[in-house]
Amino acid sequence: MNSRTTPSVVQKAGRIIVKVGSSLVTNDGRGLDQAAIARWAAQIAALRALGKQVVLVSSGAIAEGMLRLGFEHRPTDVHELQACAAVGQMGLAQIYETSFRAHGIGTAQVLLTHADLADRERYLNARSTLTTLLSLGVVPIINENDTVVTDEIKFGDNDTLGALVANLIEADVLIILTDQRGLFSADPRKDPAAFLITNGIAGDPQLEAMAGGAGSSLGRGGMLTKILAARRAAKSGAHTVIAFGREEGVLTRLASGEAIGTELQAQTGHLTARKQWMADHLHTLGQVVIDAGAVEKLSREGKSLLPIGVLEVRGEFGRGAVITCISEKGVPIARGITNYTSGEARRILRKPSAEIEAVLGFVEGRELIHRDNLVLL
Ligand SMILES: Nc1ncnc2c1ncn2[C@@H]1O[C@H](COP(=O)(O)OP(=O)(O)O)[C@@H](O)[C@H]1O
Ligand SMILES: N[C@@H](CCC(=O)OP(=O)(O)O)C(=O)O
Repeated sequence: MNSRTTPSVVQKAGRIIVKVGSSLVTNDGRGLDQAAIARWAAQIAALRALGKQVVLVSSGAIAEGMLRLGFEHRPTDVHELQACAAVGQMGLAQIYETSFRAHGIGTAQVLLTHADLADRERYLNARSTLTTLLSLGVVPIINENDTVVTDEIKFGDNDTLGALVANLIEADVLIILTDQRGLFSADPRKDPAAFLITNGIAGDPQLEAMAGGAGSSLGRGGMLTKILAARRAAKSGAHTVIAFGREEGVLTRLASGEAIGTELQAQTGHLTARKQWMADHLHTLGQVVIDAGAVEKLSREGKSLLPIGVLEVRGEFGRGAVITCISEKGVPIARGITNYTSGEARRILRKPSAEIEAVLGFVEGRELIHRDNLVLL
């Protein structure tokens, strides 16, 4: 497992999630590490100049809030923790905005909870907002919305949050920057003989056995949540790299193909992962009956399904639901993720896409189902 066999996944990536842990961001709890943050901002600016889109998931709100409020130890009271997070988050937002501004790049604060990603409508909204921010050239800075969450509904650690964001926007790579050079064969703080694992397969149970808990009282997750995050990220086809955040030029060097830290490869590509997910939906909530022309476009030409080819909408479904496309004779043709609810689809069926806005007052896409979200049966 110790030699890298594939070219760098970061080099090839178009969309990257960078996650930075609390101990890195707050200089081991001594306060926001302005110099380190400025270095990451400069490197992310360089990645952007290479045409890559970057989302930053940053921890450190609680650690910074503790410092600002004078707590010497991490409070156990949940409301005190939430107060720390609220205070510390101001510091994070301020320092990221200033650091990226130095490179002419705008930032956006996005605070997410588990409920936001569990609810289909909010999930889609979060996805659209993030992709819009990226297309506007902004770097979204994401953290958990600690002030409103309780234990049962927490992500709890930002490694998991980073993976879910990778799934949400189908990132190519999740880079987890931490206070170790990567995954070691055992916790290097406890075992001096531990050696660095340079590459592996995301989801390999052997990796989980090597990873222990958090090394300091600042971090929540430890190495295990990073390994589990890699497994989760791989579900949507994202690879994971775990590396030391203070390594000079870590992000730009990774982007130039250098082997740094631990690279955990996803076994499935984006499209395969999404199609597998759709294929797993045996019971779809709705069906659309499509005309012979649409059957031809989908099955022979690999095109998207446009509203004009839809004859009838059956069942009730929301935006983002997986629905089945059937022919007039009732033969299942394809399954895919709909851009419109059943009610909206009924209003736009048989209409040219140019009329969607006039009918609905908005456009979610010119297709009812985009070809990337369609799997033939
Ligand atoms: N097998 C391992 N390899 C590397 N680090 C490990 C391993 N097992 C446990 N750890 C611990 O995980 C810590 C990193 O996790 P954590 O403290 O949560 O950092 P972060 O704040 O970056 O998320 C390391 O400092 C290390 O002590
Ligand atoms: N939302 C919390 C993050 C907690 C957390 O996951 O920390 P870490 O293990 O350092 O990434 C905060 O900003 O303090």
